[in-house]
Amino acid sequence: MKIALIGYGKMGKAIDAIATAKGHEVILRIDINSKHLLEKEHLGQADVAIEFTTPETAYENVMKCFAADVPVVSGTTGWLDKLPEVKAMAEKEGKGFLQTTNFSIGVNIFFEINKRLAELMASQPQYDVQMEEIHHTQKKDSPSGTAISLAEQVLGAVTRKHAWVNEEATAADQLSIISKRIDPAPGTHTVTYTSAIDDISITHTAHSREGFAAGAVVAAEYLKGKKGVYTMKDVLNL
Ligand SMILES: NC(=O)C1=CN([C@@H]2O[C@H](COP(=O)(O)OP(=O)(O)OC[C@H]3O[C@@H](n4cnc5c(N)ncnc54)[C@H](OP(=O)(O)O)[C@@H]3O)[C@@H](O)[C@H]2O)C=CC1
Ligand SMILES: O=C(O)C1=N[C@H](C(=O)O)C[C@H](O)C1
Repeated sequence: MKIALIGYGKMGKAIDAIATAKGHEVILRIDINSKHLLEKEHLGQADVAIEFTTPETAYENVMKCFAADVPVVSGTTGWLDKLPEVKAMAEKEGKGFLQTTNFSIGVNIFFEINKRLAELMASQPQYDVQMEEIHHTQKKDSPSGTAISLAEQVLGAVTRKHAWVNEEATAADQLSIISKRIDPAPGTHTVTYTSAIDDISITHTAHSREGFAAGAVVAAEYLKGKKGVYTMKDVLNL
């Protein structure tokens, strides 16, 4: 499979190593200085693009992939506001698009556990719930995309919470997400339910970026030749 890497930072490099080891050909490594490669003439040679850049640039890069008719695996976080528009366009115009805030298999299993725990806690008002995420100090967005995905699952089931806040909660209906930036943390997420009687915590701790990168390559293998919008649930059959 011919892969175009858009963004060649920590994730781009980790994906390059895994894709190459699996026998894929990385034909483009596009960073901020080689944006001219985002035109159809170059990008159009790839079977699939994998985009890990910045919250400010992700939308434009995905649009370039759509224009070049190249399916795109999207990993950049912090641009959630534009996602509904992008997904609608992909469905309408038959472009391949697979986005998730976290490509690791472990976190995708963790999402399923979090959803089930939230469903069980929906009818247990004696439990309060809060979240914590820990990442390296170079991370640009806060809270992490994964934390927002986890929070949306909690809010979808635990209706006594109405919105997440990225600070200590000041009202009972707020779901607090505390963000900590500590090097070299690749990504740790904890959801904790507390009551006067006991606490229940679930934590996912990434030991490196390998899980994110390997998941992105598996997602790209899945997306090759496809049109429309997909998720990691499709890829992993969850
Ligand atoms: N979904 C998931 O599983 C995961 C998502 N992420 C997310 O992926 C994103 C990238 O993370 P990470 O690799 O650690 O970040 P880095 O800062 O290490 O890398 C981002 C790279 O994108 C480059 N870049 C910036 N603008 C453009 C542009 N317009 N076109 C092409 N390249 C550009 C930067 O170049 P320069 O350095 O020159 O500015 C940099 O090399 C973040 O949003 C992060 O949250 C991270 C891990 C897992
Ligand atoms: O920026 C990172 O590093 C990570 N970003 C993603 C996020 O925002 O959830 C995924 C992972 O936690 C690493």
